[in-house]
Amino acid sequence: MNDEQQQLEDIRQRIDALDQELQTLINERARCAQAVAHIKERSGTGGKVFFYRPEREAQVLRRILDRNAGPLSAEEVARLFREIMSACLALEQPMKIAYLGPEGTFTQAAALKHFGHSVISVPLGAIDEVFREVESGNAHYGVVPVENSTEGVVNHTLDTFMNSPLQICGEVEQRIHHHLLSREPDIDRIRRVYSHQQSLAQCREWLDAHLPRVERIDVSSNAEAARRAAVEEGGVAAIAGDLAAERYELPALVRNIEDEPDNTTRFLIIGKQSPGPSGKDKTSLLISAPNKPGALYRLLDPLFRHQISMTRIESRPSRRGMWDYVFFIDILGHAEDAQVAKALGELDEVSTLLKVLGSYPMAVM
Ligand SMILES: C=C(O[C@@H]1C=C(C(=O)O)C=C[C@H]1O)C(=O)O
Repeated sequence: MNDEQQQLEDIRQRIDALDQELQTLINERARCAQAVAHIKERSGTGGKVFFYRPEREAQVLRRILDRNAGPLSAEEVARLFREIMSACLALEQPMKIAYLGPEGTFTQAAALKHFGHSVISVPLGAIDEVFREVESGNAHYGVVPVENSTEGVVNHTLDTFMNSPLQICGEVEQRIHHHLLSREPDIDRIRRVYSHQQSLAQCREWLDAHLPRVERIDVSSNAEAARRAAVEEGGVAAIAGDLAAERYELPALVRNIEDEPDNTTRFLIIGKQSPGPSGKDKTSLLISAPNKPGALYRLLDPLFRHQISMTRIESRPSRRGMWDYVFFIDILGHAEDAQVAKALGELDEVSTLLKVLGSYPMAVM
């Protein structure tokens, strides 16, 4: 054995020893999670036991990101720990997560990013079906899209909250990279492009520049677009992401064709749980005001006076009469934080309806 071979041999022995140590430590961690589960079971007398604790998981991940010294990137290390936590939680309770399907959608990617891979993920055909599946208790949590940085709000998700008892217990931000997927290797022979209308909109400029005369057909999801591009004959392409490309074994002709390089979609985790404060939280509100001058001003005033930052405001028709609106407002902070609690108390007085849709940890990764 020469010097180099000897060195290689030594390093590999070191790696083997470290792997053994890691394995022991990970199992020790899993035993701790099991012990936590037993305590949760014992203390959850009669009421519902929540094994999944979003605020605790967010704190664990934030600490990992903060203390990471490399050479692995903080995101990469957090992703690995995400999976370790997912496996530990599965020992406590196997979780069923409903998401807006079919398989291969960005919502599925968001669900896996948030909960890790040790969950049973159930694709459903529509946003309100995801809500119903969680309401009925068939799934523990649901994942639905709520807004995209290029194309704006997903109205259907907001509207469904108006009549749902579910709470928002988390958010996930997912960078959305779209690819032109096709079995046809020659881009000049593409005649038809399938995608979801949101994705077609997010790639409009690219399509105008590179495939101006190609028919654009909007379908129910980009996973469905990929499925069609996989089975149909003759110059068919889809715009979809990596998960759909993998699921339907479609090669990417051109990668990352989204017009905005930061194209990001925000998804919500819905459930029956109200997480405690994690230290970095958001609160989502549904508010309506009397239809008279200065109504919106009065709603915003308590936020201003208690120095609460608003990160988003959307208005939607209330469906209770013409030109009657409700507002969806996101603020920074948790409903249990003193300042937020004061502002919410005052908001309650000036609004005709105030529903706290949830306080939850801000997206970590
Ligand atoms: C172990 C716990 O239960 C779950 C598993 C966690 C983990 O693996 O770190 C964290 C929070 C919970 O979702 C806990 O509540 O501390």
